[in-house]
Amino acid sequence: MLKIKDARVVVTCPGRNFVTLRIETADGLYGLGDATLNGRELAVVSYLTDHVIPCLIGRDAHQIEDIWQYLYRGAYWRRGPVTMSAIAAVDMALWDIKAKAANMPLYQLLGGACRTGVMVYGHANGQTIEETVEEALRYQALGYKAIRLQSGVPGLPSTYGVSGDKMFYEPADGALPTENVWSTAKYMRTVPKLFEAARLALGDDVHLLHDVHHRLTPIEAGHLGKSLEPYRPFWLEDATPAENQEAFRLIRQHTTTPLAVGEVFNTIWDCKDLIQNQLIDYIRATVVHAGGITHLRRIANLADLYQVRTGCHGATDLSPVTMAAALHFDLSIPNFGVQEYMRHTAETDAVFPHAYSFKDGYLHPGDAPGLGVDMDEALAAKYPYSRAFLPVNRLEDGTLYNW
Ligand SMILES: O=C(O)[C@@H](O)[C@@H](O)[C@H](O)[C@H](O)CO
Ligand SMILES: [Mg+2]
Repeated sequence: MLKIKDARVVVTCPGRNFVTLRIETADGLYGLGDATLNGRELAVVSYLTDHVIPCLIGRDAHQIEDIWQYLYRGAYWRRGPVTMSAIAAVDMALWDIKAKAANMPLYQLLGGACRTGVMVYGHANGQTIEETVEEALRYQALGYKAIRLQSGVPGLPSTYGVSGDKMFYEPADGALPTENVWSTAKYMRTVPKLFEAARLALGDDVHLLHDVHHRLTPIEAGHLGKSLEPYRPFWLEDATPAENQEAFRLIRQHTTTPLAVGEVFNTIWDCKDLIQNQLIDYIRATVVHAGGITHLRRIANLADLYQVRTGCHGATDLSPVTMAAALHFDLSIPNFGVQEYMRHTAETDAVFPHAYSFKDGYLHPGDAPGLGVDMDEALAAKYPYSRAFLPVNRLEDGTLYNW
């Protein structure tokens, strides 16, 4: 028995907010779990501190599955991003502890490596198509095999995925939500031109991705997917909001562009119908928002039956703790597709020193015992929480729209 002696939550803001759970065992081992829910961080802090931690003390840290079920079924109020991020943090921390106790990198406990590295995609973005292509070339020169393209849209003052900071794009940018303006017509005219220019400049070997960020109707998404087909996109992400999953049937009827969905999903129940009806090609559920490694493995196993591959969310609001957990997971499952990789800033990396590293377009979790990520608490304490929201989006006539 590895008795849980203590657990606490650390909130830090080295450029952006992160919520981290630290679980300690009676014999001095500790594990880390990420519980960051962008723009709603403190709700998860309270969920963990007020409702989860008291139930953990005294339990056997080795009983990961039992503790998962205890927190999921035991709450009675199942699912939802706050609950599942909290459960995910516990799950990650317990896997970290178990792998440290075994003195192995976590991927060994998950069945061992299925590949030599984890192919990642980086974010190329720019105000114009030319600028975005230039950025994409920079990523290609760094060795990236897969690149996401997001460009400013002529006539719109700001666009999702386009930042001044290039590599360190951070969407949660205001103490109150920023308001963006959206025009589907203007956007739809730009994206095919972007892909045409990028394919021409980057050649055939690199994978090109695009995130629609839930902004199209199903028929508009079908049209966009079809118009991108000549440029062979790796995927079109979140083409339409996924609450109505039937929408994907309509998109499928019009395009063979592969579809990716699921960064906002939090359980297998959100993924099940899309997977079983083969309406998507990549599932984007992630360790932190979908109940941890224990639950994500279940989702990946189901997806594997239907030749759906994984493409875990990996924006900067997913802390290095999640990134490490994702990499162990990615390395160990048969149906891995791609891993999103937005680089954290040097400040964030200093708070969370980690064993994972990037080489030639691939990340590897490293071979340190556990997740291979730590937290410098003294440094973390120097960056107090600072409220930040994701933007909202309005149509040109002021109607509130999807962000
Ligand atoms: O695909 C992605 O990375 C995005 O959709 C994210 O940047 C997303 O907007 C943020 O993670 C929200 O917190
Ligand atoms: Mg996305």
